[in-house]
Amino acid sequence: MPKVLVSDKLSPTAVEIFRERGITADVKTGLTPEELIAIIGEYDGLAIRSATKVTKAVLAAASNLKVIGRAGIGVDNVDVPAATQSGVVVMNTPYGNAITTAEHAIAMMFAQARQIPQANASTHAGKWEKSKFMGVELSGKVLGIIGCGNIGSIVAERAIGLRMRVIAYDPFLSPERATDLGVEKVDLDDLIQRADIITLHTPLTDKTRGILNADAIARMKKGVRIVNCARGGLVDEAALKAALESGHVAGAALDVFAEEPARDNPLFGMDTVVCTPHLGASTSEAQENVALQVAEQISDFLLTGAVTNALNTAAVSAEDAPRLRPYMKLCAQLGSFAGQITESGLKSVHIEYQGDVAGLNTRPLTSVVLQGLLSPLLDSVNMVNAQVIARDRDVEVKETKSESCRNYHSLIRLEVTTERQTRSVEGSLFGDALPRVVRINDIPVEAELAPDMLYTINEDKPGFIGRLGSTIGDAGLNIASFHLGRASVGGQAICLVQVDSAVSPEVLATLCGLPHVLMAKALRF
Ligand SMILES: NC(=O)c1ccc[n+]([C@@H]2O[C@H](COP(=O)([O-])OP(=O)(O)OC[C@H]3O[C@@H](n4cnc5c(N)ncnc54)[C@H](O)[C@@H]3O)[C@@H](O)[C@H]2O)c1
Ligand SMILES: O=C(O)[C@H](O)COP(=O)(O)O
Repeated sequence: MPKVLVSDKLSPTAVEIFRERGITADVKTGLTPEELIAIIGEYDGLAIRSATKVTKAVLAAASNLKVIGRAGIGVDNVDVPAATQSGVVVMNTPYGNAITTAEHAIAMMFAQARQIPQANASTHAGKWEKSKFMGVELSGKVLGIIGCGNIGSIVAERAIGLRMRVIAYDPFLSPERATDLGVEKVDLDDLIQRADIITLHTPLTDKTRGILNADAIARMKKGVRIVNCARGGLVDEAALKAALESGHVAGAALDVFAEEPARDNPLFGMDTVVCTPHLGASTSEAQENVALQVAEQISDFLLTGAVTNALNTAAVSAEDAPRLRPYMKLCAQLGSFAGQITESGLKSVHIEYQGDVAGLNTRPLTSVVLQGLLSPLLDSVNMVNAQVIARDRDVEVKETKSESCRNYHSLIRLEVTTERQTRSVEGSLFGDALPRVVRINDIPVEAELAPDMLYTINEDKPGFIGRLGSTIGDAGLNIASFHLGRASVGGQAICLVQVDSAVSPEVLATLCGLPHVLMAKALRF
C-alpha cells in the first residue's frame, strides 16, 4: 500500500481521500529539514503547501518518493530540477485557490486605499481619528497588472467591475485574450509609468525577481500604490521602503515577503504598509479545493499512473491511463531492446506512431521509450527525467505520427542512430494488450520479449540453428520459444530465443564463436 506524508497544514479532506483510496497518510507538520530528511525515505508521496522546503538534500534522502503534490500554485519551495533528476513527479493545483487569491489582492487594494487596518486599530483604541484616515477612490484609477495569468485575469475582471482602467504586462498574454478580458496590453515600462496602482501576479523566476526594483520604482508615478499577493522576491523591499519614506510611493499592501515566515522585515511598522501573513490562499473554499485536488491527483498517480497538473512530465489523464498502459509496456520494451544493443554514443532517436496509437497522447509513450533506451546506458533514468537527460546529452528526439498503418491496427517504430550505425525495432500489440516485436532492422520477426532473451545476427546458412540449439542445451538452458527472421535467402538473419534463465558470459562467448554468428547478445526485459 503506498504511503503519503502530509507535511503542511492541509484540510482534513486530503487525508480522508487518501484513506478512502487505500493509501496510508501520515500528517506531520512543522518538521525541521533534518526531521523531514530522516523520515522521507518511507514515503511514496509528499503533500505540501508553501512551508515545506523540498531541497536537493530532501530529495536525495527520498529513496521511495514518486510524487510531490503542492496543494496550491507556487512551487518555488520545491527544487523542481532536482526532483526531475530524481524522477519525482511534481504536481500543483493551478486553479483551486485562484479566485480566493484574486479576491485577497482586491481586498488589499481597498485596505491600502482606505487605510482600513490602521483605521480599525485606531477605532478599537477609542481614538475616533476621523480626519486622519483620508483615502483615495479606486474608480477611474489605472490598475497595472504584472502577470495576467489565472489570478491576474480574475483581478482584471474584478477591477473592471470596480470601474478601474486596467492595463497589463505579460509577455505571454495574447492580444485576443487581452481584448476578451477588456484590458490594454502594454509593455513593462509603459505600465510602470502609467499605473496608479500596480499589482503583481507572476511566479518568482530569474526574470521576475526584483521586477519592481529601485530603478522601476523611480520611474513610477508619484503617489503610486503597490500590491503584492504573488511572491516576496518580486519587489525590492529596501527600495520600496526608501520610496515609501520619501513619499514617492504612497502605500503598499503586501501578503508575501522575501523571507518567510516574515518575523522581522524592513517594511514592518510603516503606517503606509498593510501586511498579511501569506493569506492569499487562505479561505475555507480554496483550502478545500486544493486539498481535495492534490489528494486525488497524488492518489491517481500512485494507484493508476494518471498524471494531472505535473510541472515536470507529460500529463496522462485518468481516461488515457488504461488505454496507454499496454503501449507503455511495448514502448518500454522497444526502448530497452534498442538500448541494450547500443554500444556507441547515441545521436538521434526517431519514434514513429502509426495507426490507432497515433490518436493517443504519445508524449508519455515517448518518455517511456527514452527511459527504456537510456536505462541500459545510464543510471537513474525514468519517465520523468528521460527527456531532460536526452536533451542534456544532445540526443535529438523526433516524434512523428501517421494514422495509416499497414498490417496492424497500431505500430510503433523506433529508429536509433548512434555514432556507428542506425538500427530500428518495431512493435505492435496483439489482441490489444500483448506487446510483440514485429521487425528488427527491417527484418520481419514475431516475438514476445520475455525476461531472458538471446539475440543473434547471423548469416542465413544451413546448420546454424542446430549448432545454436545444442550450445544452449549443452549449457543447461531451456529454450522457451525460438523466433527467426531473414532479410533474404542466404542473407542476413536474426534470431530471438527466449530462455528460462540468464545466459552467462561464458555461454555468450561460445555462441559468438559459432560459425555464421555475426553478433550475439543476452538481453533482459
Ligand atoms: N499569496 C498567495 O497566497 C498566493 C496564492 C496563489 C498564488 N500565488 C502566487 O501567484 C502567482 C500567480 O499565480 P497564477 O495562478 O496566476 O499563475 P499563472 O501561471 O496562471 O500566471 C502567471 C502569469 O505570469 C506571467 N509571467 C511570467 N513571467 C512573466 C514576466 N517576466 N513578466 C510578466 N508576466 C510574466 C505568465 O505569462 C502568466 O500569465 C503564483 O506564481 C504564486 O506565486 C500566491
Ligand atoms: O502559491 C500558492 O498557492 C500560494 O502561495 C499559497 O500558499 P499556501 O498554500 O502556503 O497558503
